[in-house]
Amino acid sequence: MVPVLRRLLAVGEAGGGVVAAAPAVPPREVFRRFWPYTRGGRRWLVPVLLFSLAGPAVDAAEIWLFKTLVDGVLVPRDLRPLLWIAPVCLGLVVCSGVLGFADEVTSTWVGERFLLSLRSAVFRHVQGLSLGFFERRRLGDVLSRITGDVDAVETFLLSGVADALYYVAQLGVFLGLLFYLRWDLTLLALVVVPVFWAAARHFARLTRVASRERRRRGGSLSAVAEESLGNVALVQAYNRQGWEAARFDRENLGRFRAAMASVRIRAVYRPVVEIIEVTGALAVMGLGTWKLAQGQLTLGGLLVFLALIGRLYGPVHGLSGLGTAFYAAAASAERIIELLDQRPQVAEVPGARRTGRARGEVDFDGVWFRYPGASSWALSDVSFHVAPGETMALVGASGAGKSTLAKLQLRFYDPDRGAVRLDGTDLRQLRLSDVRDSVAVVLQETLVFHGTVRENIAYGRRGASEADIVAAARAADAHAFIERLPEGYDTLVGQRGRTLSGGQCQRLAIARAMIRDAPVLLLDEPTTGLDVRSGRRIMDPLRRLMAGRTTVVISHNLLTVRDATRIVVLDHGRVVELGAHDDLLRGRGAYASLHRLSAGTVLS
Ligand SMILES: Nc1ncnc2c1ncn2[C@@H]1O[C@H](COP(=O)(O)OP(=O)(O)OP(=O)(O)O)[C@@H](O)[C@H]1O
Repeated sequence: MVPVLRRLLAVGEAGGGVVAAAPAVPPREVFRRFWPYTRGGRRWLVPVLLFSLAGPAVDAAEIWLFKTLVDGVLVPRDLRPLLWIAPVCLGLVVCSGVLGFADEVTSTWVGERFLLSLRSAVFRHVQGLSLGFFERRRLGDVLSRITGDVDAVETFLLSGVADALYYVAQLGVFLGLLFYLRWDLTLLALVVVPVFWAAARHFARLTRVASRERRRRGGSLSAVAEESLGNVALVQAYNRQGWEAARFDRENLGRFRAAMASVRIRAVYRPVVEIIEVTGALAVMGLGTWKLAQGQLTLGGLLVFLALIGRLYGPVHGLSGLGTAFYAAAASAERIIELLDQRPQVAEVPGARRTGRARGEVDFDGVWFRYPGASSWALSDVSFHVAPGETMALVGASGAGKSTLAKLQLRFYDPDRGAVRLDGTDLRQLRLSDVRDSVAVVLQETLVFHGTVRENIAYGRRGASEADIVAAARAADAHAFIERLPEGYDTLVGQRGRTLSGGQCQRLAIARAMIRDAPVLLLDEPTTGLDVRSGRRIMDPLRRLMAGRTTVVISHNLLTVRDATRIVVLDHGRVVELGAHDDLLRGRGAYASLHRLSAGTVLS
């Protein structure tokens, strides 16, 4: 028997799964952390409690009326008292209906308000985290925390507490009545309570472990789904559907096992509770019947007593069930707290300076940088200066650190040593939004959102007018192709620009950077993925975009590099050469050999 029970209550191994479990948090800490989010609905908490408390009082009155009915109408076979009992009974039913309605609507409102503010706060917090967080975490798991886990916290904080109070109120009212009716029978009924309590505690602990595992598996499942579906083209092109499906099945099975473990625990718990309940009720019934036979109790009294005992076990049952629900919700709360505890690695200093419109002078001054957790430096002692309006090209082999430089320029990361400066001020002294406002980017991987062409261009600047949008599109050489789209500027482009060609996406990105009109321009491989013709085609719009702005252009394509005022050649994170195109060619160093290599392909 014991080994069977042990098997039934086993939660399964906590290993496996692509997402780690969040650290455990004590319940008091969970309350402390989430209580502030109830602010919007707090004034309704008192009415919610009052409605909860009034419910059991009406219930008790109904039961009392039943006793009067048995002892005053049924036993003496006298119909007269029914004249007042019937309307009072109806009145109580109406009263209970109104209270039930008010209770449900207000408590749901309070709970949903709480969810509204918590979910938005979690989303805002996650959005404010540094790029480093997103490069390390699995997006699907983060999404499952924002959408799924947040709901469970509500149970922990509000509906769970409201239910607990409701049950306590019921217990108080029914126990009071029971003691008033027969204290000796009531004491007998209460003998089983400590057994109840011990069982509830034990099962709550098991539930907590099982729920943690279930939430963690849920996160893993979302992470795998997001990764597979997000890269569907790659998956299908390499015929990896079977492998991805197997990966999904593994997580799905893990979640299934965790869900079954929770259900088994609950399913064992329920009969255990019922056995305890029935034992108590039978003892009371035995003693009660004996007392009836002795004439110490009326029939109505005994029936009401048994009805009340039935009602008494309801809230005890509910309270002990809440324990397990609480612990299940706590597992989700831990996952949210872990997310909220993440601090942006890049934070604004108090009293950070405003820049106004920057002139666009960019300095890298002895910059050393290592990615969190990496063993080697991505950038070692990198220094260069770009004067306002100048174009600086960054070239170097793949992995040399070019994109890392761009990330530091946008202050996605801070250097470990040295400084990145804008107009002579360390970026760390400036307001983060000003740093980002001063830079427009056209990235290697073109970022096009699911939305209309117009929205995609206007994303570059809040409040851009229609004329601004069209002017930017013209300057980016995009107007003509946009006009030819089925609905022009209102055409929907799929997520990541799936419905546009690479060159068209890139021209949209140029239009977006154009409309931003920032003093510093970051071009990270703007011609990547384009054939020679398309590459040449975007050169003119790019030149228009670069005119009058400080430009840092990262490129393997030396065509985009030749016009640069100066060129920085990076190798393994170090600056190995710095100078103008002609000088570097004459120097016969790293740039000259890169140029020789690419001359046969790109420049042909
Ligand atoms: N998020 C990251 N975490 C850890 N290491 C990283 C991260 N991003 C880049 N690296 C490492 O930093 C080094 C520089 O990478 P970076 O992306 O800056 O190179 P790159 O010159 O832009 O290369 P490419 O031309 O291929 O885009 C590489 O060794 C790379 O493996």
